[in-house]
Amino acid sequence: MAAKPRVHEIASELGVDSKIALEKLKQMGEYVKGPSSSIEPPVARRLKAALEADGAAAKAAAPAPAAAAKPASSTVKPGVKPGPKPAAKPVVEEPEAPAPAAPVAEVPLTVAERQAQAEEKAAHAAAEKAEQQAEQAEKPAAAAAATASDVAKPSTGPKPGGAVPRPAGAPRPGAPRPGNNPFSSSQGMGSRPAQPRPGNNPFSSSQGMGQRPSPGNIPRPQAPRPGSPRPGAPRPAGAGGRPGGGFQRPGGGGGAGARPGGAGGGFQRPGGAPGGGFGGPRPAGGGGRGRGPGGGTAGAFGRGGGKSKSRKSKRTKRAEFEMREAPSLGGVSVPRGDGNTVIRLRRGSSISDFADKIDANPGSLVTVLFHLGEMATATESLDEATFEVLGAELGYKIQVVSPEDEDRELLEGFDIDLDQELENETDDDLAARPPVVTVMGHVDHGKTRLLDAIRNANVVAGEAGGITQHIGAYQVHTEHEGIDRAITFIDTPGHEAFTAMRARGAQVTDIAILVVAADDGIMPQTIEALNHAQSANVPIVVAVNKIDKPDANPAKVRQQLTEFGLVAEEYGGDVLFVDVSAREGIGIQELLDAVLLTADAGLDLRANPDKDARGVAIEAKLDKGRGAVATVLIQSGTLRVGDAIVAGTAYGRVRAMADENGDAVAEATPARPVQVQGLSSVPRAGDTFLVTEEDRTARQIAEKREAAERNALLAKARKRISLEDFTRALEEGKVESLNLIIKGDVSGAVEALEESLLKIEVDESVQLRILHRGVGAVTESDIDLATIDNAIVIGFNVRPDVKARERAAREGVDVRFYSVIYNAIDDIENSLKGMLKPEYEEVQSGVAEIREVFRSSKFGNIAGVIVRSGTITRNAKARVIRDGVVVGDNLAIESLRRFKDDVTEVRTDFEAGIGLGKFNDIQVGDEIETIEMREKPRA
Ligand SMILES: Nc1nc2c(ncn2[C@@H]2O[C@H](COP(=O)(O)OP(=O)(O)OP(=O)(O)O)[C@@H](O)[C@H]2O)c(=O)[nH]1
Repeated sequence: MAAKPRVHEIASELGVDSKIALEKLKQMGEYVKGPSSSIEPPVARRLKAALEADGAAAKAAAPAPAAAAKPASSTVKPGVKPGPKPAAKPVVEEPEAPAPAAPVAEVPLTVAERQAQAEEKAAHAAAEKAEQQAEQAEKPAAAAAATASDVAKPSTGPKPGGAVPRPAGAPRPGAPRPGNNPFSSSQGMGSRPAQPRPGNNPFSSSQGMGQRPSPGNIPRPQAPRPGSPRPGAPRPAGAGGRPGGGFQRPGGGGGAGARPGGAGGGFQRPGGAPGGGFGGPRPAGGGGRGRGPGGGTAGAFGRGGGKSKSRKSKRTKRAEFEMREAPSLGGVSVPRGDGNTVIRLRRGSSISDFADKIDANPGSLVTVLFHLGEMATATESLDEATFEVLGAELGYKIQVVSPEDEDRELLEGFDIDLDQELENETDDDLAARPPVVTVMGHVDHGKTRLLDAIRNANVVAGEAGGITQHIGAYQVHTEHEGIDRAITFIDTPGHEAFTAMRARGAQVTDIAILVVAADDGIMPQTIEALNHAQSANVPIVVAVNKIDKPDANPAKVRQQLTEFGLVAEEYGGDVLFVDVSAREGIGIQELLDAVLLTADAGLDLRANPDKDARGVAIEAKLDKGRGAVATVLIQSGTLRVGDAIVAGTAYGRVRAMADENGDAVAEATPARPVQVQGLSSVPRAGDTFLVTEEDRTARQIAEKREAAERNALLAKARKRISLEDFTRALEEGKVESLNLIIKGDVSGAVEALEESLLKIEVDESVQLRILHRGVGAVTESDIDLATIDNAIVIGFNVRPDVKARERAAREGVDVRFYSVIYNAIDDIENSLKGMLKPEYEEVQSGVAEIREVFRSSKFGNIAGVIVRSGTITRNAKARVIRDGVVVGDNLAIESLRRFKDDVTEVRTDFEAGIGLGKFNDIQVGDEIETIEMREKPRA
């Protein structure tokens, strides 16, 4: 993040007024518009040097220890020896003056890096001094540590710093005020003695609480802190309290130290974080003005202490409150439950969601989780187990809302309460409806044949030709006890479909026909089917099939099933057994009678036909001509053409309905299966559907469901990436699987790619696993996953971010990029078949960051860039990446200039002006990546 500093930033960093800085720039011959103009780093450095020189002169009389200025000069350039004159030296060492085309010069190191290096150096310089004082410093620290928890009483700690009592001997006024130069190594602000509770203010940005936990974040209490001259001064005041964490944010300590002076606003900002010895070094040399209270600068330069102070006090209060509330874990405090506090979370919730519910800081929870051995970001979806661990630790009972509950709550949001609706129905509302039957049984016992036989039995005359269409369910009519009765059959035999539907919360079956071949007797799946039906509380009718066979033994079947609790009527039980031959069409009528008898005996098969339809999708497909068609089974209400419906995540208006004979149906009543056209997408079998008043409601419900599903999927994806999976895969041994991670620019593309890839047919020994898919740039965590599971990452129209790129290179992860789905499929297919030719591969040859865009009517937009890595060569193929997403591909670098000169290449850290021909969609912050084709060695 080596952003160009703005004038006012430099000014405030040095504690001078922006106007002065502007004036200085003018003197230096640099033209800038105003305080918020950004300037190139070399200029910034020159400006700093110049201001520092001024400042040093002015400061000479000030009480700030002279030593302060010394390390500061070194911060500019790590290579430069610290010297008393922080002047223009670094500028001389500039790699190159800025190119006119892009007046944006940059040095190789980022500001942060330079600062860090400088600070490290200064730390060394200060170390000696620190050592001398460390002893003294540690004493109060120890005392502080010992009392930390006790003193966290409201009375003791109105300020963050107050958490630790000031050691009695703290030097007070008179002495140079500690901390008025947060950058001075000699002042000791950076060297607060061991803080007992690093990060006890989770709201302080300087503490890095919101950061990912990393080893650097683990508090290392008692870390020697260089340069604490004043044992009395130290206040472990939270800020900068993370010895390790301080690395990224140099400085917090300065602010802390500033407090004694009263004006300090340094909390949020840099200033000598202890571990890294940031206490000393700062380019500011003359001593941390602006942030510290020093010499009245605080008010003068726009960063009044007052503002920061009030902010600080809020944070402080919060931190203290939390501290009182809870003991700390991993250096952070989080409000705790009493062990029974129930927290309800949706599937796929993230730490942030949890934090919201318990009013905690997500960053703190991340830290806690980290200490429990799990790494996760605040916004990442977590699985239930992870939440349970976290909840248990913090005294909460986590309830992850079940999909059904979730959907119920979702519908309630639209004022739809299906349960209530059913409850409110009276006998007057209810009308008899046909039973819905599923046929189950062991493989090859004749389920399909039986369904066919029933279908073709065409029991009631007038159904000329019988049922012709397979729509997933059909209804037959039969005369039972002199009355024409209908029975609905689910046309997908087997308990798997039955159970899959149940898993979605759809209980459509009223009666199960258990088919047992009389020649075979009960078999494993007979028992399974039986168990499934019984666990769903669905009564069973047994069809003893294949009685036409010579070796058929129907009595044996009856006897066998007795052992499983199915006792035939003739044996004194209540289960109807019917001998049938699906092939010969024997016993079909009797079977239907048995079904109706069973229904009438024990089931209340009634539904209210006079309301908006509710039901379940039984089967659905994408039809070339008709779009998404779904067979739905109406459970209550009446479905009519023109109704607005939502089925799972599909929504739309019923355009047309057809029955199993292919005939158009205008309205469908309970237990009637109809094929519906007009849905936006294909629902899944088992998805419930309902009619809504308005189209809009249907759409909104669908969208909400989709979001919920996505979240749930994310939670699962995280589970999938665990180490266990990898181990298991290893244990499986024989299976060679090709693991993939798919990232794309839009979800549609990702899904399409995933679907196509999974359809690739290869021999059974090779397995294709998609470990993770998602929308957005390829990230570090994708690479992590790929590393763990030996996966290949496929980027579809997306690129890796810088860190991911580096990590992929380091870990040797194969990241492939495609912009045409078929190419991706081809490659994967070929590699699965072991036929992937060693081909040319795309190699990234250079990356440049756009720092400025120059608009030219003649040449189009010219990108003022700094080359971040590699070399940008003229005539190379280029692509433009914005936030990790490719916005322009296959572009030519038509012009490449430095200093008005055309050049053929520009190397890392140099600037250039790049023209991409007609492609003008470039913005500051975009990356231009150049690509070379290189032959890929065969593995
Ligand atoms: N003799 C005789 N054969 C039958 C009868 N019913 C089915 N079969 C035969 O049994 C075999 C299996 O029948 P299916 O209807 O396919 O059995 P299934 O239970 O649906 O089988 P899966 O779909 O594989 O689970 C077929 O060859 C049928 O012709 C019957 O009543 N008598």
